[in-house]
Amino acid sequence: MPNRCIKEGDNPDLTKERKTCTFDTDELTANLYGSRNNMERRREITKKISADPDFADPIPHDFLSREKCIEATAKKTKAVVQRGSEFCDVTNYYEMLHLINEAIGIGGYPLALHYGMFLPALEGQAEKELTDDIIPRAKNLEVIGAYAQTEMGHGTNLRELETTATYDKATQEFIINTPTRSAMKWWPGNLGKMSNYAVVTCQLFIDGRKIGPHNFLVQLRCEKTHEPLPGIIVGDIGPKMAFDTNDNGFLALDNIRVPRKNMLMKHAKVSPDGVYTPPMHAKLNYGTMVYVRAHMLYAHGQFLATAAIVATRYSAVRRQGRIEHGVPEVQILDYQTQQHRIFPQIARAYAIIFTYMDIKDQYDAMIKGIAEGQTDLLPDLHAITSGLKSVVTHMAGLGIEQCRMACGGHGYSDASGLPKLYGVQIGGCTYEGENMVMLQQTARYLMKAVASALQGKPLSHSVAYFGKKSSGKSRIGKEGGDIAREHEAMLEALEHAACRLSVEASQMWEKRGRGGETKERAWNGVTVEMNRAARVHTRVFMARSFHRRVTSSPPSIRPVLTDLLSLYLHYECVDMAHHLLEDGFCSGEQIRYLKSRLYEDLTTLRPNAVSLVDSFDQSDRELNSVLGRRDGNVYEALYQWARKSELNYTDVLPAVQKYVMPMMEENRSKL
Ligand SMILES: CCCCCCCC/C=C\CCCCCCC/C=C/C(=O)SCCNC(=O)CCNC(=O)[C@H](O)C(C)(C)COP(=O)(O)OP(=O)(O)OC[C@H]1O[C@@H](n2cnc3c(N)ncnc32)[C@H](O)[C@@H]1OP(=O)(O)O
Ligand SMILES: Cc1cc2nc3c(=O)[nH]c(=O)nc-3n(C[C@H](O)[C@H](O)[C@H](O)COP(=O)(O)OP(=O)(O)OC[C@H]3O[C@@H](n4cnc5c(N)ncnc54)[C@H](O)[C@@H]3O)c2cc1C
Repeated sequence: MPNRCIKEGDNPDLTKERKTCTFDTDELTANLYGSRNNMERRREITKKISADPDFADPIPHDFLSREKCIEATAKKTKAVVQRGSEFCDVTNYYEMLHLINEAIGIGGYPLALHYGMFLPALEGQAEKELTDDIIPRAKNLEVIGAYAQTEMGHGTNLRELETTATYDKATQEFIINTPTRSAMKWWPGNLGKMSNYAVVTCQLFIDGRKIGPHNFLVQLRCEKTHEPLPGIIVGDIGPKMAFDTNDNGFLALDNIRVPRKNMLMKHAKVSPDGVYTPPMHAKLNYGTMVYVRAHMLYAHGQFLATAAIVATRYSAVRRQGRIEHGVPEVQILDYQTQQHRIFPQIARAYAIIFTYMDIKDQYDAMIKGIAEGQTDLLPDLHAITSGLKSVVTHMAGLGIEQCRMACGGHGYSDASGLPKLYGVQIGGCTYEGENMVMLQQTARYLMKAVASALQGKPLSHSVAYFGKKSSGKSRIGKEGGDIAREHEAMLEALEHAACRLSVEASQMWEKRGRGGETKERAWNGVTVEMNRAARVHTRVFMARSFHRRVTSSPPSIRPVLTDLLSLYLHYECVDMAHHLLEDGFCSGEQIRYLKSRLYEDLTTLRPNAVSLVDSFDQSDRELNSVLGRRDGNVYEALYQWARKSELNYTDVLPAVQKYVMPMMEENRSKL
């Protein structure tokens, strides 16, 4: 069966791996990206960008200062903007995303938040009077914007943000002010140096009454000189763990006046005479965050895929140690521990991307509903995207770190691309709402679902399984080798665990309430259990999505995807075995069975491991990893990469000449 990546001159071990492929890698790639045409388009973009001198990096960014990296990224951004249509359909979200990844990379660029949040906020929340003026100019990039919500003192708890927007009826303006040091906006991406406007989240005050957080469009810099306007202090917050090429910024506003129409008023409104009309759903103002949380799944699935590609290809190329005496050194991918470290990450990357596809469909349906005046899909989507954002970012972070360690010493080098990848990806656990906080949003929803299920009320999409009758005892290991029934038995077991954990958390909460605690204090006493239930529920949702995609996949790729799904489900069940055992739903014998099946899965997947990661179809530019390169010619590339280090420009470093040599000389003369 064809693996389409084979080329002459490649590392022979990688070629050998590709020859054992049992499926058509292009079929799987096309399935992952929605169609054969989408796959071809991605490849065309990659090809054109790779040959274009505007996007060449003579010195890898690993060896440049932050300022130089920002300059190089800004230059490439300009080229993408001016020449984007030479490479792709600039109105196609996925083509643009791919172009940006190929041309610029993942560490941030001047327009990341402009496209990622500023425009979506205006499009989703502003009304016509404002959008007619600002959106054409923002699309034309006369206006570049950030999404400035988080403050130095508050990010998670939006209700306590301190920046104020006070309505002045006399002039029909809002006065926007930063009253304290901790009220300074702090963290927003591209706020520091690149943006001349921002959507700023402020507490709305009318007639002395605090109404709550609302968004306002504020001009920060002169459109001609780019200097900050009077009353505005803005700058970069300094170096951080990663996202080196993003100017996360600070902002203080000194009683800045903006016209009434600058409030984003598609949902909540303030009339000229100061009458406030609330939105049709209280949290529609938070819509941009739901949008980003949903779309983060795709990015984080791809981040984990990158790490899995690097670790798998490198493990096929590297030979070290022997499994039996008297035979040559083995590829490290033959070690069971290596497979156990890496293969679940491959499966999880597929699972995340497939889950994203389901969520995207739900998100589109929700937006259609809102346009027709219905918000009934929002609570379910908010609850599940809050859980998914948290589980996926955490899962991807752990997975990338496993892949990095699986590459041994070279994984610790920036040459592997993995330290930077981890730094960028792990930020997702924090931004768009810290994970522990967002899981509680999911848990709140589960508590309502428990109550509805007990009362026999209808249950919405993500919690529909709460209404199923549990069989009391798991069918795991009792399906006589029927793979479809075995998968169903594992899904049922996970659903049982999520439901039980939710019911138990609800009972614990209630008990504390009966013991005299307020509902809120009682909640804080059970949040660890609440979040546990939310995580298991979210993992059930992912497992169901993966299962649905596999069972509806084309026959040509279904066998390999079924193997991958088996590994995924066995791994998830073993990882959550304590939840399955706790109430006796599963026995110890059943867990031992799951483990033995998992080890069989590792062996089954071994011949297809490289082909499964090849099917993610990430180019060498996207991987940005000496270890993960398609041709597997790792060692020579590693040496050439190291040669580019600034420390190697001279044989004797000035620092050595200035301090170390005189010290050696002094010591020598003492003898
Ligand atoms: C062509 C162009 C191509 C290029 C395209 C590129 C595009 C890429 C796309 C995406 C990637 C973009 C990359 C961007 C990188 C991101 C950078 C980071 C940005 C940020 O971090 S922005 C700041 C984010 N901040 C947060 O997330 C804050 C978190 N906090 C909150 O959300 C809230 O404070 C809260 C939800 C935790 C609590 O809110 P609140 O106190 O008001 O409410 P509660 O009392 O808890 O709940 C009451 C009630 O409301 C429900 N609820 C809450 N939120 C929502 C919601 N969003 N939607 C619906 N319902 C909501 C909650 O469940 C409660 O319901 P019940 O009363 O229980 O029924
Ligand atoms: C790379 C990056 C990019 C960002 N980009 C933007 C941007 O473009 N725009 C923007 O506005 N912001 C941005 N942010 C800010 C980001 O949204 C916030 O940092 C995030 O929402 C977390 O809020 P916080 O910093 O207030 O954390 P905190 O809430 O202070 O969290 C600290 C700890 O307190 C815990 N905690 C807080 N509240 C609770 C609770 N109720 N229950 C239990 N535990 C709790 C948390 O779990 C965490 O362990 C960015 C941040 C990063 C790292």
